[in-house]
Amino acid sequence: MDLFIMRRFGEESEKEPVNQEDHLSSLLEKIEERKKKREKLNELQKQREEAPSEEKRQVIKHVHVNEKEKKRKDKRKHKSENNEALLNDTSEKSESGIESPTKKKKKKRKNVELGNDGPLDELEIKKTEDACTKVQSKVPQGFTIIGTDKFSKKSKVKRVLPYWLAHPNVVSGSMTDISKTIYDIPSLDKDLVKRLEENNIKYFFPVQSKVIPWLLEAHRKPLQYRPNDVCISAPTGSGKTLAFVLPVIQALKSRVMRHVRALVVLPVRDLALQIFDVFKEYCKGTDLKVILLTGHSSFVKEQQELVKTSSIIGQYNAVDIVVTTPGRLVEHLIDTPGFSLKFLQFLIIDEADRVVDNIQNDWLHHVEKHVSSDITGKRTALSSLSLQAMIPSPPQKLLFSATLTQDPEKLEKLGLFQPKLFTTIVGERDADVQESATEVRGDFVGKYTTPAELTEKCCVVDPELKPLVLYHLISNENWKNVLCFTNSQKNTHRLALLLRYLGGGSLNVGEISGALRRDLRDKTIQRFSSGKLNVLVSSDALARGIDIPDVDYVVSYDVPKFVKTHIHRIGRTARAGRKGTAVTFLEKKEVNKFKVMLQTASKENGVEDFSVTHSDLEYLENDYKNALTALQQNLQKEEELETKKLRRLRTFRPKSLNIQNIQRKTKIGKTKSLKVKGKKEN
Ligand SMILES: Nc1ncnc2c1ncn2[C@@H]1O[C@H](COP(=O)(O)OP(=O)(O)OP(=O)(O)O)[C@@H](O)[C@H]1O
Repeated sequence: MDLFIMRRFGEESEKEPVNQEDHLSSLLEKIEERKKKREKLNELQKQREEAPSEEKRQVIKHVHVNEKEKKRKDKRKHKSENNEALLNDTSEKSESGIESPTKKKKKKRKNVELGNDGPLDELEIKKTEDACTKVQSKVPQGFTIIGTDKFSKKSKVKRVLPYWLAHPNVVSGSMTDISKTIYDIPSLDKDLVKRLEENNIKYFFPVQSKVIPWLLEAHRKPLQYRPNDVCISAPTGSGKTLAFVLPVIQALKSRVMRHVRALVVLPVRDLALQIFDVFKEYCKGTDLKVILLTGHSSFVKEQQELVKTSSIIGQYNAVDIVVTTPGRLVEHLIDTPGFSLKFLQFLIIDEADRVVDNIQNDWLHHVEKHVSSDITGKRTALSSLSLQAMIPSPPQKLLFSATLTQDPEKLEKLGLFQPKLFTTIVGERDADVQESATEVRGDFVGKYTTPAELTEKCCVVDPELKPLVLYHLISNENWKNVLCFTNSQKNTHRLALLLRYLGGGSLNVGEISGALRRDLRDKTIQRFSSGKLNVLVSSDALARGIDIPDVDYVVSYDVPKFVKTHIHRIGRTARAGRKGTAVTFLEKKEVNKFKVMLQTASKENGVEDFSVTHSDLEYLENDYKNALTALQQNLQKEEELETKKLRRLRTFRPKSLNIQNIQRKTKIGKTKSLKVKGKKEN
């Protein structure tokens, strides 16, 4: 603005005319001066940048604070000056030489024109320099100043696992990866190969071709040599049963005296029966004896079969292999005289995670007490004495499951001896397995593998439409061999009835749950296996281990509560290399929870979504209404019958406690010899 001459009224007479050239040169001088100032400022900034990062930030912060503070002070000062100027003088310049606000504004505008947006005088620069050096001297060297760090995402802390858990023997999980025929394990007994041929088995599944030779080798050594305990985690239907049945039979075949040498523990009776059948099948042609202790026959009968008495040697064990459940095992260990586990060579725990999770009746403790030496191996040391005495080493523990716990604390309870872990990775071919093993060390923990042949789907359904969707899929989409899981006995019964009414008798629906008698359950499973039932509705009683061939579809009608339950449910299909589909019905509110559940097991990938629209189900509207009324009537009838039964039970009195009977007997003076003949309650 200085380029223009401002002429105000009354000013001309006081001011001398301005020389244009002088004015221009003074302006150039000013520009030069400012240039120098700017250079100095740049130098200062350079110094700041060279300072260590924390210090630098502190310095910059302080400089900024100083600048802000200074601006604020200036502002305040100007304000007061302005007020003063306004009060004292109305002219452009006050007596004290303070510039008026108008003049200041003019100057500022001039600066902008010259390219200076904020002049810094010498004093100011010096002050900033001083502030920098002050802050720098205050920052302690060698310490991290908290709060000045940039926040970066912390990497996840990995569990530190015991060596054997972190370094497993990896087995291929792909059932198409069958390279070993039954003749390719040279150490396998010829009679067992024959049995395999008879059962139409030509190839070994990956888990079998890894575990069988390993176990055979471990038991070729003398009895005093203690083999490593083994944990095997392989998908459902991958043939884990034969992986232990064959080596056990081969190891015991050549025994001289009969003793209980193998103990197989399973969580439930139905599973024990299944394993018992496999042992019986492969023991054909040997003189090995297998017994099932689960309560299928009476306790006394089991005792008689288990322990025999001879006039020469007294009591002796008449079986080689015991298949049992934890509860029944403890009963026999306590109440069957002569039942001995002193010669036990194998302790097999199938569905190990379930058995370990609820160690019923502390069965392992009872087993330990009955085994010759401490099962944990703490007491038996290998010495010349123990070798001479021919004391057999403690039994080898073999743990099998599709969802084996890899929680070191839980496994610790079992007192495993130098354990080895065999685990699977889905989709890996055997050749690649050892290479990938180096990459996955420890990373498989908590992840569950499912059969590669399994297709997983989920369907979002309104709860009231679930039965209709299921019926529609079975009847219209022609689904066959459907195994449907619910979360309770009540739901199982209701759904089975509803499906029957919906189909008007066209669908053959079976139901199975803990509420039904054992013989009825066995019959129903048989009918389903032989294809006489279209659908089998089940509670989680069948979810684990049960091997029903040719299940095409598994439907989780109610969402499973735990990921392990889900893995075992869906594992009832796609067994032994066959294809299968698993469908989970989800209500909208359950979708997220279900996905989180799958994520915890690293299983969220590969679950397809599909839906059935309302219009697809319209044709079922009337049938559904009728089915619901029929269901209600049926349930009401059942309830009435149940209450009648209960009433009858409550009013029931044993004959001998009948008052009239007692009175009659007292009259003839037989009170003392009165015998109580109570009727046995069912
Ligand atoms: N080598 C094989 N060739 C063909 N079929 C086999 C072979 N091994 C086992 N099977 C069959 O595969 C089915 C599943 O085997 P098994 O019950 O042992 O599986 P699993 O791994 O124990 O499953 P789960 O974890 O569900 O108990 C059985 O019907 C069995 O007869």
